[in-house]
Amino acid sequence: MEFLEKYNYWIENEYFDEETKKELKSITDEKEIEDRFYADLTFGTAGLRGKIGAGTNRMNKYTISLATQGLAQVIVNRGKEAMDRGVAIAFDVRHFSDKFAEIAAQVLAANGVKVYLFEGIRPTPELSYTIRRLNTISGIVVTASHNPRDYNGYKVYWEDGSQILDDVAGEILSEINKIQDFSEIKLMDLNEAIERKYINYVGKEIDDEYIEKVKNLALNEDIDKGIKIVYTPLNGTGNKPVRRVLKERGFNNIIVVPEQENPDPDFTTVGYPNPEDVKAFNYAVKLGKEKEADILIATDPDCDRVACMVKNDNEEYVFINGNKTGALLINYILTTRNRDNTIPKDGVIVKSIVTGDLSKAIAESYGVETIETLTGFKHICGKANEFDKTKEHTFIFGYEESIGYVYDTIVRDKDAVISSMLIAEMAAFYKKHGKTLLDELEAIYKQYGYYDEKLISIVLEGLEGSRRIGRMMDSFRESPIDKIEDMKLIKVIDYLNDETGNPKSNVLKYYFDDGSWYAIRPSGTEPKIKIYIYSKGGNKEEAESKIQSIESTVISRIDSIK
Ligand SMILES: O=P(O)(O)OC[C@H]1O[C@H](O)[C@H](O)[C@@H](O)[C@@H]1O
Repeated sequence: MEFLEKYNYWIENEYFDEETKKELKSITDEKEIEDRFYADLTFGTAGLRGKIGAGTNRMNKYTISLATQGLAQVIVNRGKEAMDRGVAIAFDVRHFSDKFAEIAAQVLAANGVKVYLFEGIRPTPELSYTIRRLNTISGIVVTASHNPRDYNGYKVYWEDGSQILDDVAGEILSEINKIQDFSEIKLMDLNEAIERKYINYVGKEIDDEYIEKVKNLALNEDIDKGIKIVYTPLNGTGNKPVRRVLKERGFNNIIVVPEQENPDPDFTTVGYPNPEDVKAFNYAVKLGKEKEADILIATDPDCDRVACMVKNDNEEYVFINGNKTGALLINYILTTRNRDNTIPKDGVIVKSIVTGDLSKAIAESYGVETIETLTGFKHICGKANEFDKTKEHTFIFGYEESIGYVYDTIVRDKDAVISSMLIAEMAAFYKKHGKTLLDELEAIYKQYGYYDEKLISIVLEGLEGSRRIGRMMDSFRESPIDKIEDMKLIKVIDYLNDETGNPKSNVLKYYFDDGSWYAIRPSGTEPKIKIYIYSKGGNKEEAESKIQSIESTVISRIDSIK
């Protein structure tokens, strides 16, 4: 159907409620109608994600029900055992997250699939833990992670605790495509589903176990537990679990940003609740200065991402990006485990193809191999799941430049509860030994060389935006830039037809003869094109200047594509 046909279908069909029709009828701009109906939400890097509102390309109770009916059918196709194992469901603080979670539960119940629904907001990683703990066949988190307030999303997990890969996503999609009309979607009354024990609420017991397991991952007691930490959950789900873990680990100087402590679906004091963006730290920086904190830690609304800022010698807070934090954590974990003689012989680090190489150099020096996957924690932890079966490697640590990290395998997604604990512990360890994380980073550079990086994201919204992103990718694909200053292009990988064993993906990667490289890909979670630039130099200035040269050349090409 064309977008206008779909629009009229929603307005005329009695299945849709009056409120939805009213919202749609009030739209006067045809572009807006096109944007809401030109596509159906699809499974991207991390499930379905879109703006909240009426339309097929929006997050609403209808698109949630449709996706869940598809998921339910895939489970029903697997038989009674899978239906009884059921689905665990969690949700975050966003507008409608609790409602959408309930509707998903009702659809599953109506299809005869058991549900374990969290009684209140929980971090995404706890859901991953819960799937393995309760041995459910699948899991759902209603969250748009770090996106702006007008978004929501739907992450789907499978029995191994990771987000679904293309195979299961494809099965769900094909079941969705068989649904001719929204009226085919089943829905059980909530009370009936609870009475008939299709919907079961879970909470405290799982929390307690999860927190215990997280604490067991601690590496060191040789730390300064009085380190002063300002923590902000950015009004999301991190508040309780992160504070609890830090408290139970004995940290006694944790100050929480009061304005960002409690759930706020509008993220009023943050704007864009993504700790990857230094602006998310504005309140934390202010409080940190007041309290003279050593380190600031921020987690995103569903508490799978975490970033930190560290006080330098001039009493200013310096943001540590995902690549640097990943390298610091790997360095800390491997040094400690080397000291304790506990690095597994077959241990590996897993990172994405657009994550930097410093961690790889560190891992190598401890005899630990680094494996690369496509962007997305479903691929990173997909490796842990694979190793469960093949026994080929032991998964030590996985991370991406987009501030997601996981240590060990109790959780099969990025986990900001585990990572906040480890970041705090690592900072407390170096503090005890008279150093800051910035000092340690400098020591790492001295040992392994100066690595620098820059991520540029350009927001291009709507149908026109996605077409322009397509033209940008076409341009680079057709005519690569073969020289930037003294750096000569020596290798190109087009992941749409590469032979590295990864699934096909719209990513282009360009390597220069000095070890620098850059990559371009459309984001799978936001309307953006992302450009990742990496360099290595003999010193900091050289590494930085190479980044600048690549940036200005690549961006001027990008800007020329209208
Ligand atoms: O670059 P994108 O496709 O937007 O993805 C950016 C990030 O989004 C989510 O947080 C995923 O869980 C990550 O694995 C991914 O790195």
